[in-house]
Amino acid sequence: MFSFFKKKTVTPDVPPVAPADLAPIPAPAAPASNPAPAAVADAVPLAFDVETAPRPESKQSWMNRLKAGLSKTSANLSLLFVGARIDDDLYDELEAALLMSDAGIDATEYLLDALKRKVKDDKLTDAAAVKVALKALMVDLLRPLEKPFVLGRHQPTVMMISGVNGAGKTTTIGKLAKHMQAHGQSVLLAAGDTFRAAAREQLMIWGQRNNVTVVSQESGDPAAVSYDAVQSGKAKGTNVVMIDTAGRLPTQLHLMNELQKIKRVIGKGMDQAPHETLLVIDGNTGQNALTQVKAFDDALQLTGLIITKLDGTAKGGVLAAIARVRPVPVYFIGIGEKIEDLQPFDAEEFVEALLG
Ligand SMILES: Nc1nc2c(ncn2[C@@H]2O[C@H](COP(=O)(O)OP(=O)(O)OP(=O)(O)O)[C@@H](O)[C@H]2O)c(=O)[nH]1
Repeated sequence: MFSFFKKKTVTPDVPPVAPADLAPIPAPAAPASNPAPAAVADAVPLAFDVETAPRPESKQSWMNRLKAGLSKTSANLSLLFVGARIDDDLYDELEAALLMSDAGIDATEYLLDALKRKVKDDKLTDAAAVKVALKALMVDLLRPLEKPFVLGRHQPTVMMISGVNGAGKTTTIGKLAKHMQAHGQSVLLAAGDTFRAAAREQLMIWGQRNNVTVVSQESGDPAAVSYDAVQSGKAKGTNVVMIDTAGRLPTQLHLMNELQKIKRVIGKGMDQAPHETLLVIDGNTGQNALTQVKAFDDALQLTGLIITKLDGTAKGGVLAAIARVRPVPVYFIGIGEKIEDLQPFDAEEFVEALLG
């Protein structure tokens, strides 16, 4: 199987890979977009487990950039503990900082109560120790959101990508496609945004440049485009079919119904598909992101989230709100426009960047 994630969470079902295979991903010399089509029967063994986390740089470098990306969110939180006394003022300030980071009332109260208990039980008197305790509580809260993103269980793996306008769907699809290609996975994209000609064209041009087949229709039904893409992916033995959809607000009920239809029709094209039903959310939207997660999850039964634009936002605490209220796994977080700015979500790294 092909997993984008950490060795610790992946159960290898093939022999371990050589360290060289775990090296940072080099840009592929020739894009591996269209390797010879594999017969479906051959597809399962092609699966491989390898730490393919898209890390074209050292872990330290990623941590530095994650810290920089999350600096607006962390600014209020991490300074609280410097030389602080453990008293009600500290708890009040922590409460305000968590709320300002858009962690929401539920997660904020949960963290404060748990922290106060821990301070009392362990008789903590030192601010640094309290900060360490808070970090541990946050990691515990966020850890259920971690989930390895695995390919290779299906041929093709069909992914449906939804979200509000401008959340970063198309950009994220491009980044993911490149990571997958770099690992020899063939990718086919469906331009399911049939509303905006520009969006379709953007994807077509991107596909041409990157040797990725894009299934598109001049006009018409996004469900039909999605169905065609699945059929085409099956016929060509493509490893991954990614279906882009037009941006929409959860309050636009007819458009949410349309998404449900697209999902049903994809299922008619291939049993059990889509295998991944993803929501891309803009980290800048804070508590509104939670509303989006609930609405899209209710409509589509999401399998995962991708949270973009955590760089430059003070609202990164929204992950805590999601963990408390609607813990849909977070496959990736985005902290910029470059391909390496999209990385697997790791609760420990995230908390370290916030409070480290
Ligand atoms: N700073 C930053 N910008 C991002 C990130 N991810 C995406 N963007 C930018 O966000 C903008 C919108 O991205 P798109 O991929 O076009 O969003 P979309 O959801 O496909 O938009 P619609 O097709 O209008 O629904 C682009 O300018 C991207 O470069 C990120 O992690 N950080």
